[in-house]
Amino acid sequence: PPGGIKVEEVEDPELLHNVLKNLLNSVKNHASAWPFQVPVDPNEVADYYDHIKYPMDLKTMTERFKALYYVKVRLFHADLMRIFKNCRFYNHPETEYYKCANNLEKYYLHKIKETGLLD
Ligand SMILES: COc1cccc2onc(N)c12
Repeated sequence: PPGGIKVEEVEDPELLHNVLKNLLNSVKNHASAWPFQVPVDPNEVADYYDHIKYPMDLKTMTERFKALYYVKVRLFHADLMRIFKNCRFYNHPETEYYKCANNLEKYYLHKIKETGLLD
């Protein structure tokens, strides 16, 4: 911009990979992540997939990460927010699951803001 300083947008795939690895591990290790580690089991929750059309979980995110699917922060962010949205859609606010989603989301949003990567 005229007179302003142009800040080069850094496009470093290696840097993104390492930041997302750290972020994903931090989220997976959080005390409130336990309901989200693997896909919801339809044998445990019979009607879950009648209501949730775009399921997501941290194991699936780990597989996507290893497959180098997360080439943009917004792809990673969208999958993680999907986990929270699904949980708050299916469960009532007073449930342990709903509270875990809010706790984990609060932690994640603080962490990702620290990285400055959320465009
Ligand atoms: C074990 O996780 C669950 C069990 C039952 C309902 C659920 O909604 N969202 C979840 N993560 C969930």
